[in-house]
Amino acid sequence: MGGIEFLKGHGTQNDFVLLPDPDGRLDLTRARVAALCDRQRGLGADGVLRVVRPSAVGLESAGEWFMDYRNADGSIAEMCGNGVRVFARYLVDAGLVDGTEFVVGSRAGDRGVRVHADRSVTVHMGPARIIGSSVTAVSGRELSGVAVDVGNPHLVSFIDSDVADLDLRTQPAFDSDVFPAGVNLEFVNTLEPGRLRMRVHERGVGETRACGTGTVAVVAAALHLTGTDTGESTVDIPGGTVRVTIAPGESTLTGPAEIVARGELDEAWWSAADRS
Ligand SMILES: N[C@@H](CCC[C@H](N)C(=O)O)C(=O)O
Repeated sequence: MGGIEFLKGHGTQNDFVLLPDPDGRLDLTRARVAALCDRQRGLGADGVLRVVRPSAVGLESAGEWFMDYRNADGSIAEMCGNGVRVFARYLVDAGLVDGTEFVVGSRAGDRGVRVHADRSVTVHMGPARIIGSSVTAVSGRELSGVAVDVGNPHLVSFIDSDVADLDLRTQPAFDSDVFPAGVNLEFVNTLEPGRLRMRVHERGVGETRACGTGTVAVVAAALHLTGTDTGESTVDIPGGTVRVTIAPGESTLTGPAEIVARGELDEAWWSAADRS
């Protein structure tokens, strides 16, 4: 029997293992996802994107393909903004969709995507809803933040000192009464009007070099703090730069998406990974 097909890709260095599984045959357990994402004993990635038909896994979408996203620790998350760009890039490259504009299903709802000739991808990310405020603590400092729902939860803290100086090697504290299912934490410098710099500590992963939903959250929060709900901004993250637009009930994210490699997982490794 042959191995299990995989691809490796990234969007602004937020990296993923893609598992083409149209008929939902893979037993994608938490242990297997964590093993795949482990940078020593697996392929290494921030998350897994299973490419599956929604009907095969009993999920609703008007799209032909569903992005079944898992964090590196094996937990399921609703949405991944960098992942959906890489997912769309793969569907186009593999000839699994007609044209370059289509809908991708996610647990946060359907997302319209457009794959551009320069290989960047624009995603309609849905509403970025300001849901309140909360606090976090990092590098010995307590910081207040704006809570934003982009299908998944975010807390955005603007700081005056350079975000590069924060220690994000361990989980920053957050209020689990406000975020019972955990939260993605963004730390932001305003460089100039329309240009932000961000670092992120992702739920279920740790610090990553980019978070697409996080960049949408920070632009929505920045606009909210200046008393508006409409605008756009560039966001610099350690892994590159993306462009975000925000309007009432809608947001877009544009950035690069790359497929780096493809191959086959060893069947024996896959079986054993469920017991690791
Ligand atoms: N990297 C992603 C977000 C992935 C999910 C997140 N860690 C969560 O648990 O909500 C992105 O690009 O949006």
